[in-house]
Amino acid sequence: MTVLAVDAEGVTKTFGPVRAVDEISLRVAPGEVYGVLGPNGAGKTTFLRMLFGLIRPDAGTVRVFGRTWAEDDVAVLDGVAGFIESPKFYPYLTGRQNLEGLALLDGGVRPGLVEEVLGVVDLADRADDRVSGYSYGMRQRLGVAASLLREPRLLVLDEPANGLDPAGIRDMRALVKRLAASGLTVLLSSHHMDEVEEICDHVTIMRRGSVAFHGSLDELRSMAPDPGHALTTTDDVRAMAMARSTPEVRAERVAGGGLTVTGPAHEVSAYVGSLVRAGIDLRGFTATRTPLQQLFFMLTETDVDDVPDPVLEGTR
Ligand SMILES: Nc1ncnc2c1ncn2[C@@H]1O[C@H](COP(=O)(O)OP(=O)(O)OP(=O)(O)O)[C@@H](O)[C@H]1O
Repeated sequence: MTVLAVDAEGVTKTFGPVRAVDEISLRVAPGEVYGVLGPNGAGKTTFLRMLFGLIRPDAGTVRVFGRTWAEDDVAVLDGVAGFIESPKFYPYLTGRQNLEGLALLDGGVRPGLVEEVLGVVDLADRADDRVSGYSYGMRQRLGVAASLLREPRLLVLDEPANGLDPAGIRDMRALVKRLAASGLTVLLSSHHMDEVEEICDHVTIMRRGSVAFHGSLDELRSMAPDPGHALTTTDDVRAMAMARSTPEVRAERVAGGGLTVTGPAHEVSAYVGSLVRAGIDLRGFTATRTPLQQLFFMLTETDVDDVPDPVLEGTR
């Protein structure tokens, strides 16, 4: 039987009155890219801290490759690397010197590995520059390089793209995809649905410490609502009236002007076409949230009683 990379069962952690993590169970199979997604304060970092043994659960068990902190102590970390929040480096040393220092502290690494990991994270040509001159994105990638020095089987990344500019986000996502393609198991937290959608196979969506959704990205997509659009026209009143007589399309007036239009993509385009044919010109027509983003907000912001049953069914 294959040993799961992570097997968490009923994990709970309370800080005073706050239930940061409330009976979370999740399983990460070897080779998977697993996302833990949730808004700020959902409990993602607290959960990842427990994997690294930085804090202990009040209840439940976390197994990492079959090991637990209670039974195996620091041996849990064999084959595991990563960082919680942002990695820290000596700014006055170069990227390479920082990695060499870390390798030394770890009792040495195989020859050529420092060079290899610098190449993997695309920092080979900046390796001899001081870290003080690195962009935030380069520091994050150096953090991944430092983790790779341990030649892990499981890489744990806490919001690796947080605070990065669009180019940094692109580079970090490309890096995670490359690592995943090499067979590494990756567990990452994020509060961006698009990040998880782009790189993860499975996701747990957290909401105030609890699981709001568990499953594959395909399952999640199948539950997503219709896409929404912001529409402004030369005659919003008539556009609204025409939407009322189009059953598949739902429209709402927006304070300050315009409508929000929701419905299956082909029905929305047919509706927009009919507006134009009726002599109503479009001033603006843009997609608002993608269906998955919309679902994310429904799962994490709405009171559970307000979430339509088809959305919640998959989570029960
Ligand atoms: N050491 C602590 N002491 C007290 N409360 C804490 C502690 N760590 C986390 N919390 C609380 O637990 C809850 C979950 O926090 P956590 O940092 O795990 O969320 P998160 O999903 O990682 O959020 P973010 O995206 O902002 O990092 C929050 O209400 C937070 O204030």
